Amino acid sequence: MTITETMVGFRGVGKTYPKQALPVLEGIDLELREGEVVALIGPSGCGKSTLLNILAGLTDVSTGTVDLARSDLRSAYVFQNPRLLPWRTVLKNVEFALEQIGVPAEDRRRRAVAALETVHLSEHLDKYPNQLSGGMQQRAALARGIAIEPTLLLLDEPLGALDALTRSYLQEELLRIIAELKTTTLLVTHDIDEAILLADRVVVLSSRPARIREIFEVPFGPTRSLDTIIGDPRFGALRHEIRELLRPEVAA
Ligand SMILES: Nc1ncnc2c1ncn2[C@@H]1O[C@H](COP(=O)(O)OP(=O)(O)OP(=O)(O)O)[C@@H](O)[C@H]1O
Repeated sequence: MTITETMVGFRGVGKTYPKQALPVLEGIDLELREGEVVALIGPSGCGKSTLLNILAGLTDVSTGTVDLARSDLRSAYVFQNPRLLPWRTVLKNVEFALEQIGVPAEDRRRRAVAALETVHLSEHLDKYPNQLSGGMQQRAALARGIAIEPTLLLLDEPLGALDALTRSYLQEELLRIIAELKTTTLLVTHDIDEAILLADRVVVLSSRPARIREIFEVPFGPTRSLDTIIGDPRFGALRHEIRELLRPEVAA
């Protein structure tokens, strides 16, 4: 990886897993600008998580390069399932993440409490994961991610396992949190509305091997809310365009 001006630049990135004939990613050219939120949307199994895994350093590229603006890039990865340690309280789960990156003991509690405040879990610091609802566990997972003060937030369907109602409230929360943090964010979602609500740009991927079909700029500013954009004709038009672009890909 080399140093560039954009936060992250995928240049002609391809990925084929060992012993697999068909690539997962092909010719991915994508730049993430500092502070922007980019949503990836595409058919199931097309390679979205693989892109995030590459950024997280969990797997390497087969072709092309990934250029990083800074060498001290720190990514936080939030998954569809909260993956909390069941034998630790919510607070201790977040403190543990801070311990892992070498934050001194005296700072861990303060930073963990602040992150849990951001996700509105201050009342539940001493609860164990199994005492929390799915939505609250997911908030805790998010707090664990943001506590490390990442320069890059990787969200892999963070609301995907939640019921529709919890999900819609957490979408609003996520919108607020992302706006507060101003962290460069790459969000994988299967939900077109969620992508438009949360992202500055929506990247539509083809079926496997994933190629970029189109990148849409979302015309709503940082003070957007679900209520304000849902009645905006541009929202309906964008949703329709993305939906129609995805239709043959999903069928494939
Ligand atoms: N470590 C691995 N080894 C081999 N194949 C893998 C590995 N990880 C993923 N794959 C395969 O690569 C393809 C893309 O997987 P990936 O998880 O990146 O897709 P995705 O778009 O995130 O999927 P979904 O939408 O279902 O979450 C899948 O067919 C998957 O089986």
